[in-house]
Amino acid sequence: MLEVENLTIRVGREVLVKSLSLTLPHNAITCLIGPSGCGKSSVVKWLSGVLAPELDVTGTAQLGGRPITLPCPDISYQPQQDTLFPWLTTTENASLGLEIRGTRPHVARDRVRAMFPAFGLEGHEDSFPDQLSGGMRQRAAFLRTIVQDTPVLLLDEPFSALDAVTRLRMQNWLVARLEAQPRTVLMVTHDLYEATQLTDRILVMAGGPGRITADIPIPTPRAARTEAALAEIRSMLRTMLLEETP
Ligand SMILES: Nc1ncnc2c1ncn2[C@@H]1O[C@H](COP(=O)(O)OP(=O)(O)OP(=O)(O)O)[C@@H](O)[C@H]1O
Repeated sequence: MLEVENLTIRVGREVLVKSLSLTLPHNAITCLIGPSGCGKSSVVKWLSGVLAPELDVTGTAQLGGRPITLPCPDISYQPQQDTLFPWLTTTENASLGLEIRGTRPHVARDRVRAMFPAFGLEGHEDSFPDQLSGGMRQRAAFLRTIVQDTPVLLLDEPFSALDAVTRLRMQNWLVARLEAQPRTVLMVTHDLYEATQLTDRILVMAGGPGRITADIPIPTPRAARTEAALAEIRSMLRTMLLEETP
């Protein structure tokens, strides 16, 4: 379980996120949804240890009941932009997280290459990022994150550049992977469908300053999440988000 207590992020005198606390259970996907600019990315960037140094932060994080110092090796992060290095091939980019964590390059590269077919990247092992589509780059970045097998995954709009079918495939792949290997997942999304279909719990954020305004569990089992079963919760979320968006 990952716990954040009393997180406040300021830039100068402006408060971007105020007194935000959250608890992310093990073996669950929690999503963070809210209007643009309310501070979702800032929260996950802080947790992953990459928040811009000019921002002042107070607050604590605990993993499994123990205080952690950020960046924490048990947490991996997929940023909103794919941040692939243009001079590395798709294989080298996808294996970079593993290599930084100490896996030998040839082992790391074999491991990611074996996953290329499931990620629709087969045949692009030696391509460079500018030879890939936006969706391919995002899948390579997703692979780079998920292959690290850390107990905590932070995903900032991981599927935003994917077409509807590929997005569904990647979502199903993630769910199957988590069933086999439970983890704590925090995902930022703008997509109401994704939030209700994929996640176990939705945290709604509002801005000015960023804070959590609702905590909505989705008790319906994934297999039973039909349009009809989720209609009410989607309609409620839509209303909440419209109220939060200026
Ligand atoms: N380094 C920075 N310096 C100053 N302000 C910043 C900095 N980083 C973020 N902000 C501000 O913090 C606020 C929250 O930004 P953040 O990216 O966390 O929002 P978000 O909810 O993830 O937005 P989006 O959904 O558009 O990605 C914004 O007003 C943004 O301008």
